[in-house]
Amino acid sequence: MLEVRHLNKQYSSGLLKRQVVNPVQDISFQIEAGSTFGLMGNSGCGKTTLSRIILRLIPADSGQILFEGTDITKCSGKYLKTIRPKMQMIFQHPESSLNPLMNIKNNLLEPFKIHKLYDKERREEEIREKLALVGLPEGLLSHYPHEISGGEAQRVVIARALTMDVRFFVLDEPTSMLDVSVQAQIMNLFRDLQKRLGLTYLFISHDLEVVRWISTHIGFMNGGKLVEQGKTEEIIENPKIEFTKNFINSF
Ligand SMILES: Nc1ncnc2c1ncn2[C@@H]1O[C@H](COP(=O)(O)OP(=O)(O)OP(=O)(O)O)[C@@H](O)[C@H]1O
Repeated sequence: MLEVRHLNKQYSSGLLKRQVVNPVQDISFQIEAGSTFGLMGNSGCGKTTLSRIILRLIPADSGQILFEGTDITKCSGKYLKTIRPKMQMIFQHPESSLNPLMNIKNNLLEPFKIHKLYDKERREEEIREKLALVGLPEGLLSHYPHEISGGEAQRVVIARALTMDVRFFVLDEPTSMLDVSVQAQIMNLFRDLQKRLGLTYLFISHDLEVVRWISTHIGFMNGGKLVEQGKTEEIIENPKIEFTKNFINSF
């Protein structure tokens, strides 16, 4: 589904003194269709930068991203327009992905309007079907984003992506702002949808237990480098390098 080869990204910043930061250094890994790659690492190690590069929200300095076999680092803007809707990032704050001035129904209808897809009946049928998939009642459609809970908002964002047939999700700490009980429900939803629809996830988190539960493969980042990766249980049971050992022991 996704293969990343030797990705690099460097920033230089600072007004008084130029400082160079390398949040992504020679990173390579693969995610098979229908599986989850859990990406772990301390704050500031480059996880978000890496995921934003993968989604082509920011350009890489060098390296390749193969999405379903196509190198999307090189493809034209026109082609990218056909690739982008197949990928979706889910953030910590789902409400930031919803338009606060529109009710939930109009938020869900928006992508159909943008992509000029389907007639009124088909759009409504799609919305009903996807709401049921994520476990939301139709009564929620008339509510505005500020009238629903964080867990419900996360379900709306997922339902909207599913109406566009997204199959690859970058989940960036998607449950860290939710109550523990709601967190478990949303994690179960991610796993259930993966089983039913064959979704592929890049799951970013600081929480080893959550990553262990959902990921088939796991990678540890430190200072912009992917320092260790492999099958989740193998790495957790038998980490090879000191950084990973310490990281795992800290839980
Ligand atoms: N646009 C930018 N310009 C300059 N430096 C940046 C920029 N974006 C990120 N950085 C730097 O790159 C490094 C990695 O940031 P990034 O947000 O990718 O880390 P992270 O692992 O996702 O952290 P967290 O877990 O806290 O979200 C940080 O030092 C950050 O300050």
